[in-house]
Amino acid sequence: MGKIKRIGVLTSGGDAPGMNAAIRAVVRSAIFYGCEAYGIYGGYQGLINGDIKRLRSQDVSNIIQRGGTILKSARSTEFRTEEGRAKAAAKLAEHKIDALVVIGGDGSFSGARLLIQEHDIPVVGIPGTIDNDLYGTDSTIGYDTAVNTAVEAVDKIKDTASAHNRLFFVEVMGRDAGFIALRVAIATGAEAVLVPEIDTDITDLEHFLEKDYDPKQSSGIVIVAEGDKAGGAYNVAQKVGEAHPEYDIRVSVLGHMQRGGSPSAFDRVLASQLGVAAVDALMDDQKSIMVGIMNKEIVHVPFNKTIKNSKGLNPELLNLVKILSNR
Ligand SMILES: Nc1ncnc2c1ncn2[C@@H]1O[C@H](COP(=O)(O)OP(=O)(O)OP(=O)(O)O)[C@@H](O)[C@H]1O
Ligand SMILES: O=P(O)(O)OC[C@H]1O[C@](O)(CO)[C@@H](O)[C@@H]1O
Ligand SMILES: [Mg+2]
Repeated sequence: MGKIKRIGVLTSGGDAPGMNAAIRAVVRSAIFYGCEAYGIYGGYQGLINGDIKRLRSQDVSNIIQRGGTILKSARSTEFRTEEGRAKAAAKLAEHKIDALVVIGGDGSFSGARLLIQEHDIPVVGIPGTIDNDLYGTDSTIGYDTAVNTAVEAVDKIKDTASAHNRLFFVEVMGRDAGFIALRVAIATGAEAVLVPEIDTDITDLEHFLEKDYDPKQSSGIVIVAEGDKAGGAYNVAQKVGEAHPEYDIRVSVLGHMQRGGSPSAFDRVLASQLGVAAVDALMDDQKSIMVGIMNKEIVHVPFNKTIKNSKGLNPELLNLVKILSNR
């Protein structure tokens, strides 16, 4: 302990509500341990460009409740190259930053791992993505807020669906993962959920809807993850509509509203815990790990593990949608 004096922090990939709470926790715990904290603006691209500024305690005041990220986020093509990462390492050396906290998703951690391998810089990752698609943590920062945002929107859609006996296909985010879709489907009492992890059989879905949705006297909601193999809500709606012209179908794509907004209390607390845990881990000479939460306990997961493994959807929750939509 004591080797690390200057800690850099950046946010990378898609932003997620609660990232600001995590930045605050990293900065304040770094200062608590007698270190200096540096904000890197614009993810890995900002690091390559040297967009770096010292952050003091007051710089992270009044941000715990704000969505987005004060450090901005980016997807950097240059950082994917060895030359790009060498430039990034040189900037860290120039600012005498001896450790990094990366708040982001699986891609951001893949980049971090290469930076560690090639330049021997300690990096600890904090899982920040609304998709919740990271192995080794029960929840990622932003997931709970995104689910709550989508649930609020679907509740509103249900009011109008019910008024007109309509069948709605609501698309939620999740390019490769169905965690948001599944939780939203359960929380809104949807008739069905379509997720990228499971191949969608449209005929099966139609049979299910025939049983569940009577256009003369009921309404229905199908939650579709954007990455569903059947092609998203518009495509699924079109196929079902062709087979059932008597259905009154509408589509609603919730989109990026799910990434914004004030973080839920759950995400603020999680981000605060993980921010402190990340700095604790660096003080403890850890490098190349993600901090996560499993069964309410803080865990350290090697980047190797979280990158190579994928987190599966809970089959019991999938089954729940089927059992509970049964009329
Ligand atoms: N294999 C890789 N090698 C080097 N850098 C990478 C690699 N994968 C991703 N990165 C870097 O990390 C950045 C963020 O990755 P990505 O766009 O996959 O988002 P993410 O961190 O997975 O978050 P989310 O999926 O929530 O948007 C990329 O723009 C790139 O700079
Ligand atoms: O519009 P962008 O920034 O490319 O990100 C879209 C993607 O980001 C995610 O929300 C993850 O942050 C995915 O579910 C979605 O497909
Ligand atoms: Mg990702």
